[in-house]
Amino acid sequence: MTVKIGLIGLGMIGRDHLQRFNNVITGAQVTAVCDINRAAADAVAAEYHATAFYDADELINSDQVDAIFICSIGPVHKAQILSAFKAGKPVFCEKPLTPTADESQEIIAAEVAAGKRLLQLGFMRRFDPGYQALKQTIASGELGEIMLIHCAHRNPSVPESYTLEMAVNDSATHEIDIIRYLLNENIVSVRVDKPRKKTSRAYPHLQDPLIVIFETESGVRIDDELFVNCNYGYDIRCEVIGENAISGLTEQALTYTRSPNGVSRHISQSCMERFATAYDREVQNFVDNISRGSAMTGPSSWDGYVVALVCDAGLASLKDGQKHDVTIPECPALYLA
Ligand SMILES: NC(=O)C1=CN([C@@H]2O[C@H](COP(=O)(O)OP(=O)(O)OC[C@H]3O[C@@H](n4cnc5c(N)ncnc54)[C@H](O)[C@@H]3O)[C@@H](O)[C@H]2O)C=CC1
Ligand SMILES: O=C1[C@@H](O)[C@H](O)[C@@H](O)[C@H](O)[C@H]1O
Repeated sequence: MTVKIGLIGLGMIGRDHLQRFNNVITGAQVTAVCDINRAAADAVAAEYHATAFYDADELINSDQVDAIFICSIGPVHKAQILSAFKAGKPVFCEKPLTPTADESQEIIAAEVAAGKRLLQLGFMRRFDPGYQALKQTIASGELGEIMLIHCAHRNPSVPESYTLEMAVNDSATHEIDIIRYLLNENIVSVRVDKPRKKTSRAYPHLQDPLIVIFETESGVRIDDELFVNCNYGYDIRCEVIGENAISGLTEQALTYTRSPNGVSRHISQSCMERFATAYDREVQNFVDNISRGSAMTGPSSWDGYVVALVCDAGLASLKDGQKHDVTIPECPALYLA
């Protein structure tokens, strides 16, 4: 069976996933694409031999598609997800589930009422071989009690449309999710520190870099450097400090070069390059579950909701510089399986 995919949102990540469906993924074909930018929809549809839609609801309800793949912007995710649920079609949605936690609640309620998971969320780092190995190392007990985690989320640059808040609810979302994944526990507090020095490379409306401090239920303290105009590359770092040993992500390059200038290694320049394998694996996972008629697996709506709760607290801290507690409601049984 070939799963017929309707892909909504033909911007940066939407186009990256399109080439992935075309070149890497087996068992699926993008049969319809949608964007409110009609010229973009028409051009991409022609290139990929798909049908162009300009309205997400029309694509979702079209009999040309079996599953919905949402790569539009966060503020419109909720309406598109609920529409896909209503049409009875499985959904992949890029992060964030919704920009605020309140909006996510309706999605949780709809899925719980359906009695089964209908959505996989695009927290692709859970499919990254490095993070998966780090999780295994932590679970093995070799590190002993985990005390600290040092993270860095460095992007070479961001567009002018990137707001100060996005450092928290667009970029740090990935660390918030991966910390829960690595440690199997929730974050209970957040504090955002604005260092006095900021890079001249950032647009004036940004404070860059920022440091976010998280604490988990068991007291693990995590510092996350968010430096989104670091210039030199797309560099994601994570070092876990245990009482017996320390473990972290390695450099990602598979080769090095020795020259009269010394030893050098390539540094990724974008998330699409750094996490290519993770994106391939998350999308194949989505398609395979549909092909097999299995329940959705991978990051869930609940994971998206919990991340949004932490982001809400982070945004409050961004305003007042204080530590904000995060209260996470009891997880519905549906998401415990
Ligand atoms: N997992 C990851 O590492 C990444 C995830 N993302 C997420 O993917 C989403 C899209 O990000 P980008 O591609 O960077 O944004 P983008 O701005 O490049 O593209 C968004 C596209 O959605 C379209 N769009 C907006 N409203 C729409 C609507 N109502 N119906 C149909 N199309 C609509 C826009 O016209 C645009 O073409 C965001 O939620 C972002 O956070 C983005 C980059 C990496
Ligand atoms: O999700 C992503 C973007 O939306 C975000 O803007 C970047 O900071 C992240 O590194 C990227 O993975």
